[in-house]
Amino acid sequence: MAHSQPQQAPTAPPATLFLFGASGDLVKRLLIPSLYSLSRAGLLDPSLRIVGIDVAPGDDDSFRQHLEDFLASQADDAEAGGVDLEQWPAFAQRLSYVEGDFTQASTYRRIDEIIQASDTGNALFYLATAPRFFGDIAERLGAAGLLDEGEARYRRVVIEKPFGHDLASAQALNARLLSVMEESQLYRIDHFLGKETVQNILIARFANVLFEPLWNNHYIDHVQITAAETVGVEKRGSFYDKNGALRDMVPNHLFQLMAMVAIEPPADFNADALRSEKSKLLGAIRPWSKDEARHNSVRGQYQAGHFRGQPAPGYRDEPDVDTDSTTETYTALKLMVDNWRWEGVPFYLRTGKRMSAQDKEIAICFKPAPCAPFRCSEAQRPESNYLIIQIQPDEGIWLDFEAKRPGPLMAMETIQLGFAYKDFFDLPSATGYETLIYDCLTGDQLLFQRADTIENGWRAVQPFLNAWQETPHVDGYAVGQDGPANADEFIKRDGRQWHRIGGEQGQGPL
Ligand SMILES: NC(=O)C1=CN([C@@H]2O[C@H](COP(=O)(O)OP(=O)(O)OC[C@H]3O[C@@H](n4cnc5c(N)ncnc54)[C@H](OP(=O)(O)O)[C@@H]3O)[C@@H](O)[C@H]2O)C=CC1
Ligand SMILES: O=C1O[C@H](COP(=O)(O)O)[C@@H](O)[C@H](O)[C@H]1O
Repeated sequence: MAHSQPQQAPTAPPATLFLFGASGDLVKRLLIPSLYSLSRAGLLDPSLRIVGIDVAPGDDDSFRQHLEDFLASQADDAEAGGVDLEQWPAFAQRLSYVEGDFTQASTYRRIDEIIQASDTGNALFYLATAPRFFGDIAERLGAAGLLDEGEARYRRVVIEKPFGHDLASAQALNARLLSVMEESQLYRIDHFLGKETVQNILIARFANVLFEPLWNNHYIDHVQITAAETVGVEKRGSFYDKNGALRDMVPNHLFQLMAMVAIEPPADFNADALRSEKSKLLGAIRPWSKDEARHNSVRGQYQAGHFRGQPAPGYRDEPDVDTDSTTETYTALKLMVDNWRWEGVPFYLRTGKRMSAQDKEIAICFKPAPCAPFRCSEAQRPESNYLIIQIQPDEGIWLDFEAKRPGPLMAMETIQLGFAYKDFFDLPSATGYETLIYDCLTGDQLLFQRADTIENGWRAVQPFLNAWQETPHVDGYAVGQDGPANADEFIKRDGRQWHRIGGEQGQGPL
């Protein structure tokens, strides 16, 4: 089958990229590998400079060495990205280091000097720092005049997640940031939006005429959005224990998936048009009362058990986690969207750590076909068609489809029609950060969150936070199980069931 070759993206314009928090985990594990990959692909201007800023003692050489050592340790690990270091020496010339405190004026004077000495006035400030610094750093950049844009120069700020920990804190952070810069200068990262398979939802929905006529409450019974992980909290116990699965995954990643799947067609694929549709969608999520939120949610926490034959600790045994913690590591929610398209169609969202398999998917469950032509018994009733948008792994799109089983009887069987990425494209083993950093450098905000989207997301989540604060009950599930037992009861009471986790797609009859 013929496929068009990808168009070559243009090289991003020259700039100085300042990485605040340069000695941290995000920079070494995700940002530098992505920048290295962009550089190798010829997507960074040769004069682009990357300046790390951190309190950790160091200089240009030690910074370069620390990053090289880390990448070398990953070099043979295909799962970790398996990096080829051949072009590292050239890339390393882009890197320099400023030992400085984010809370000291001297750091900002140094930044100013670096920009003044550079060939370009363009500067991108990437705040890879603990969230408590976001407002402070932005204000200090503003006060030092470093956010003043000009005809021929941009000044942009990238903010990592988490963006607030509830509605009030997200509103306060937006207000602080927008007091020193314009929305057009602000890039709020959600790395799920950098994933090819997430962006593909827009193409699948809006570049194919066959889905749109069915994409509404006349034909869709309900939607399930799942992000199941096999990993636990790893080294992030201290962060995670204060946040939990809901804050960590729902108002950001899962709501972005929900928005991609449920928005109205935007008038244009520009940032404003798309982000307005997303904001409208998230703003239409029905605000539950506290009692409704309690009724429409499940909270679980993993307990010691076995994972693939090996003993595995429970959440409360993890480092930096309170031994009496009631933080959820699993949550399932039911949401309703109050607009014409989705009236009466529940959206079930679930996410959890230490589950049976890694599986990020959106399952659109269509209403069953009428039974009449088949004069069918319950046993012969056509199954509901599921459309599965598989984000990771087995990336692709599958449709469960009823087919006649050969033979004298009018018997049917569910088979799958499918598109597997691997059959058509080389899907880069990218984290999402490559695309997003490139977009920051080229000034494309399409895949970044806007203030109103963020606040509408928190507004929908706030009733669950309020309800759970009042009743901080959490149900246990053993490591390797797909949530607590009442997660199944939760969806069964609506006459529905969860789509299987970890089922391989495109493997013939189900
Ligand atoms: N790590 C990850 O996988 C992901 C992280 N994120 C987000 O990215 C951000 C960064 O995360 P991560 O890299 O893990 O965090 P780290 O804590 O590993 O990195 C932050 C760095 O900033 C340094 N620092 C702290 N205070 C100051 C200061 N006053 N002046 C200068 N430097 C300072 C820290 O030094 P010290 O260690 O001495 O405090 C540390 O080196 C967070 O917002 C996180 O939520 C988002 C997605 C994934
Ligand atoms: O932001 C986060 O995302 C990861 C999951 O991202 P993925 O790209 O590995 O799918 C999650 O494990 C982490 O807890 C959360 O903070």
